[in-house]
Amino acid sequence: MTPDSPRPNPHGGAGPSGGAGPSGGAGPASGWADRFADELLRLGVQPPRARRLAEETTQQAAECATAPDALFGPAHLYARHLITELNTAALNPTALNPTAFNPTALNPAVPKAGAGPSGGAIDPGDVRLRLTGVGKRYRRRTIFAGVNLTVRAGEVAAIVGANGCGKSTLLRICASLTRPSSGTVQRTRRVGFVPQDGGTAGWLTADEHFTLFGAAAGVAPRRARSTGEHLAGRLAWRPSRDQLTQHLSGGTRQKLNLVLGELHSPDLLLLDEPYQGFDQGTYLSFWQQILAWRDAGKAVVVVTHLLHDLQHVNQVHDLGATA
Ligand SMILES: Nc1ncnc2c1ncn2[C@@H]1O[C@H](COP(=O)(O)OP(=O)(O)OP(=O)(O)O)[C@@H](O)[C@H]1O
Repeated sequence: MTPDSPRPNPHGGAGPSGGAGPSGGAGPASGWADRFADELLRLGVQPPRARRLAEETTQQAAECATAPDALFGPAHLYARHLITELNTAALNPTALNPTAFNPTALNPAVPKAGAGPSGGAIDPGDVRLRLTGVGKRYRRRTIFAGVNLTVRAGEVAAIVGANGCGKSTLLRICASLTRPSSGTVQRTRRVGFVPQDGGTAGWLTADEHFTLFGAAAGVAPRRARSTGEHLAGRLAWRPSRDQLTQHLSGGTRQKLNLVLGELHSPDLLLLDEPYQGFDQGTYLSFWQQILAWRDAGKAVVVVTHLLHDLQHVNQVHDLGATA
């Protein structure tokens, strides 16, 4: 599913007739979504938009395999927080997108501080990411096991392997977005994560993304916009002020994703094949950018299928060869 396609209701069924409730199903997620939509309505958001925001939010939680209340907190408080933040950012309230305030959910450019459930934050020294004996199972199926990986400041690591061997899953574990079944994850606190696809909201402009992701990372709106525009320029892209993301080409949306991943100046960048749709020139700029990050002392982990990328990297982890 693309980020711009209508989001299916993760719980099935239509909303209660006449109300904003996005789900007709029972269960904690649908209850959260209904409470969230109700509070948005109470705060003056139009019913169709409230319904869509609630669907989007619960869908993002489902994609993170997390209950909405675990990801966003109590529904009514999150709705109020959203409205307050939007007013602070002086944005057009018709462009509301709740998940933009939770980068972990929309484009997890700022995953929660510290490490995954089984690890801890790394601070001193130059190690930015350390995986020790990390494994992942879905039910009885082992996807991978025994992954050891250390990435230091100024290094680029590539994760390679056949389709379905778990590269994206491993990257999500590095970002603390997926829980490992075994092993420990330690990483620096400032992490930028660029997903393979998704991660942007179709009804926001690029500038609005910069402002909202900046707000989530504590960057003032004007600075976030100028930083975003500067980073976009390095990918040969000049964002238009009023063009909605849903009207951008796939490659340009990926540029936006990359910019959002770097907006808060992370120490560790986790990139999941972020170049899909790039033309040749942009692809070369992308790799130049990775080398510039490396030379600036950042650590980079990139999932790739393209073996000629590997000439640029310091280490290659073949996930197909793990376990
Ligand atoms: N939430 C989930 N529940 C069950 N299985 C899952 C889940 N997420 C991923 N998988 C399975 O785990 C395996 C690894 O998926 P993943 O997307 O990490 O692979 P990948 O190496 O990145 O694939 P590709 O190269 O095609 O992008 C796949 O078989 C996938 O179906």
